[in-house]
Amino acid sequence: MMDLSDQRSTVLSDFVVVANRLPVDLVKRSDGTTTWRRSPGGLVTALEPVLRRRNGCWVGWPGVPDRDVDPFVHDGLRVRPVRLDAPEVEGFYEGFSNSTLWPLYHDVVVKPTFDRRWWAVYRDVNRRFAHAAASAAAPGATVWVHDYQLQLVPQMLRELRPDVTIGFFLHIPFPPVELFAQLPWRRNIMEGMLGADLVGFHLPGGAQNFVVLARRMLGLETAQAGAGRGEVRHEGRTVRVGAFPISIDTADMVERARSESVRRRAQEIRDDLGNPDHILLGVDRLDYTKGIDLRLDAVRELYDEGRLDPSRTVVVQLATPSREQVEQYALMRNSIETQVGRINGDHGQLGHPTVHYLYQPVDRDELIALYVAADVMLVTPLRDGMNLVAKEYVACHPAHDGALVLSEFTGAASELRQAYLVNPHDLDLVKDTIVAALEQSAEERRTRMAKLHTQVTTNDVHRWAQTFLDTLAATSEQAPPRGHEDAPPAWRIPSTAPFSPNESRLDVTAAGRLPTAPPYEPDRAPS
Ligand SMILES: O=P(O)(O)OC[C@H]1O[C@H](O[C@H]2O[C@H](CO)[C@@H](O)[C@H](O)[C@H]2O)[C@H](O)[C@@H](O)[C@@H]1O
Ligand SMILES: Cc1cn([C@@H]2O[C@H](COP(=O)(O)OP(=O)(O)O)[C@@H](O)[C@H]2O)c(=O)[nH]c1=O
Repeated sequence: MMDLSDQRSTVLSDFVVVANRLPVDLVKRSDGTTTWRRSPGGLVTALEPVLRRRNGCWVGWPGVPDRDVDPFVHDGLRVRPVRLDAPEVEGFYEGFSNSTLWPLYHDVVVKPTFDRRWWAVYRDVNRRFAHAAASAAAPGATVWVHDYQLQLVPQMLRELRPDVTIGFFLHIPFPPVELFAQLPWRRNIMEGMLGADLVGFHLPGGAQNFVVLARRMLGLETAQAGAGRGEVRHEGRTVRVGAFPISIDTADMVERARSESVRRRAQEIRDDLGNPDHILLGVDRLDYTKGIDLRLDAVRELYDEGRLDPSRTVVVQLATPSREQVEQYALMRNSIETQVGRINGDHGQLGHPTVHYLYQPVDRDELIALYVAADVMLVTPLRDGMNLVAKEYVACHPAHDGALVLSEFTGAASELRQAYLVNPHDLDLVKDTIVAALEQSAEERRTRMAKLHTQVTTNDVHRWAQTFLDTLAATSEQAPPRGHEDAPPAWRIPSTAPFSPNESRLDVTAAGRLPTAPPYEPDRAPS
């Protein structure tokens, strides 16, 4: 148990968010001075408005190695930086987090590397985050730990501060048993997460995979109700498990999308692009999970076959630089840029490329103007925890125009059922779906977008946070979560059988399922 008496000089918070990334990165300007810039990715997009409302403190890494930065307030947010040295960035961030866990949890779309040195660094860095969180939390505080980079923090924090209530939320898919079982440190990771009072996932499938692993691999007593809700008994405590699909600050997006300045900018963008009939848009971190290459293959074939006219239909692809030191990301960048060059070489004209490609971060208002300008949004990941871009596009079309082509393998597909859903591996289907989205009738467009818009308006990020935090507060009282008092566990099984990853599958995986009616959802938990 940590002694808080030496923390008198720092402000202690009742609500602490712990995530690998701070909401802002420290970046170097060309003149050698430094400034803070919004960090990439959906985790920051989602958590920033949540923390702002709750006046909490954010513990995280400032995005550069070897920098000691004192706690500070950035644009009204209290921030507590955690230092990482260069070898730690390599072993913890680029290594174990993004070359082991990231590919393993995303259906092994590239081969994960299992390196014992990286694991040791991951453990050390998690301990540092746990100490930073313990130092920031007031007595009895709520500490919300986020994502795959920090899966050991809940257990480590509980040892330091048994008085705090700990929530953990995973922003990426949680894999099925037979994939997770590859991880040499699988028990440590499970035990790390079980240090929390509530473990949350985007989808019921992830929650169910976790409960199944706790029972089958750790031999713990577990219980499970519908919709991914469950419980695990661990070290005399009950750890609750649930699905909480994340979302966006919809009202803020709608307001910005309706603003005069954004609408003017959207028109300028259309003019700059040569006033085409149709703009297709892709917005992603440049990541091999996002399926940028697949969608470029689809549009190339559509241009080649004459099904899209390059003088009337253009593509805009934004790709934010991401994890550039990791080899697979560098390879993916090369291959995407080759594809873009080839399409433009074959179909562009002087001063009029067919694919407009930017490899740079784009700020919020410019991005919203692009969403407003786009006729069809292309979201084609091979696997994605949620994909907030899909929800943002919908929010930016409050008049119910536009169309969303959306991979079934995103978390968002579970909610955005009226999108044009596609299996991104099926190139012919992706091509036909893009054409269908372009040719839809005005009535169909309105019907689909109206339903999608209602979905993202009703289920915004504030509701997500409130639901998670209400459930967490209820767990600390050891009572059933609010609203679920009438839902006793459907079953309760203590497991004694030895763990075998090849046991018949109770879990959900992306591979090998046939479509069923009602519409197929790779992520739906089996009943
Ligand atoms: O911090 P980086 O390495 O630059 O990566 C950016 C973030 O990427 C991932 O985002 C995930 O969270 C989103 C919000 O829940 C979700 O919509 C998306 O599907 C996920 O990929 C990662 O999980 C974050 O930790 C990173 O900060
Ligand atoms: C390309 C680009 C994106 N953004 C913002 O980043 C997030 C992306 O979130 P998502 O859940 O779709 O995926 P990851 O977390 O990256 O895996 C979204 O909020 C975008 O608006 C941005 O601000 N600027 C950009 O250039």
